[in-house]
Amino acid sequence: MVKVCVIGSTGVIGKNVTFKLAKADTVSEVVLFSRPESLDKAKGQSYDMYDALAAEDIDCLLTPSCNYEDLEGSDIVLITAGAPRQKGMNRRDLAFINAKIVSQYAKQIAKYAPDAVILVTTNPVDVMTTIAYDASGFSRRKVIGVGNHLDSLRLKNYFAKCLNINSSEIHTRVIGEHGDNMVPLLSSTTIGGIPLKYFIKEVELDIKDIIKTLKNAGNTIISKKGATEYGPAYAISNLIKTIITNTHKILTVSLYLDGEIANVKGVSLGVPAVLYKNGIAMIVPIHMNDYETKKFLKAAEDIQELTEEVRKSLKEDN
Ligand SMILES: NC(=O)c1ccc[n+]([C@@H]2O[C@H](COP(=O)([O-])OP(=O)(O)OC[C@H]3O[C@@H](n4cnc5c(N)ncnc54)[C@H](O)[C@@H]3O)[C@@H](O)[C@H]2O)c1
Repeated sequence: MVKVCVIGSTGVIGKNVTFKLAKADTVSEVVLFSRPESLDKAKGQSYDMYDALAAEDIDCLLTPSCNYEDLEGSDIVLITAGAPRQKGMNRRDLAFINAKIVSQYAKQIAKYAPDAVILVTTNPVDVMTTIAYDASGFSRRKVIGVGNHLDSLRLKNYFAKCLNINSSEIHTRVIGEHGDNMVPLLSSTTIGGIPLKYFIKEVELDIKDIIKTLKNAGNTIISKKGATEYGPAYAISNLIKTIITNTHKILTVSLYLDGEIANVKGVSLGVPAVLYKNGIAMIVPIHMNDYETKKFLKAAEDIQELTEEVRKSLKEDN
């Protein structure tokens, strides 16, 4: 049976993922890892969840903890701890603050759970994936960022709603940056097995509107309810389930590239990958059209620049 540790378990994403995992019959223990000042809240979450689990006759061990030794034996460690954006702060500011948090945890994971797969959701997630990769010293195949999988689910929803077709018929993905430079891979989108470019001859789709809606999806939710919650939590759980069950599904995840896609190297970006019990089994080669390649290279350039600045600031701090 599987042990998963959620770092940042008292946050919106952390608590939702924890509860979803606790209900999965493949998971035997979830560590609700928190900072010492949040330990009481983590305990409260666990008591509340135990009540719900009892109602469904589910036995899963929930371990609230701020002790790194409780990371031992974890198969997967999710880092979802991060400082919230304050007024006047931009994404770059957040990158420098969150890099310290992610780097500190990744070092402890390497020490206490050297066999674990690390999943990162803390934003900006593509930069944080590289920071976790650097700090853990793990193989890049074991350090995975979750961002574009959520964007891909949103794109799937968009097509399903627009065309009034069951979402299971939509095969599409968003790659690149989990942010402004995301690249919807429309050239390889299929609906019911039919390539989109043939499908939309019958149905008019506004591609510009698709991209705009997708880019604003997170902010639209935040502006209405304060935080994104179920979408990210279920996207993350999807990924964790794929890893645990060793099902070799192709999901879009951020990982440190070494020239596999568009010759991009030395930066983490979202790309399609086959996931298995030890992380990334294979990076899936893809063909992009000129527009998609240009956008992907722009994402690489921007994220690499920010990543290098963040790496430099971490070195200066040490
Ligand atoms: N990649 C994605 O798809 C995606 C989606 C949603 C949110 N996110 C990101 O995930 C992260 C968590 O989001 P959330 O909505 O759960 O936020 P939240 O503010 O609800 O929770 C943040 C968690 O981090 C902890 N934390 C805060 N500062 C810390 C510090 N200095 N050291 C250690 N822990 C600290 C908090 O105690 C809390 O448990 C954010 O960075 C957010 O931007 C990513």
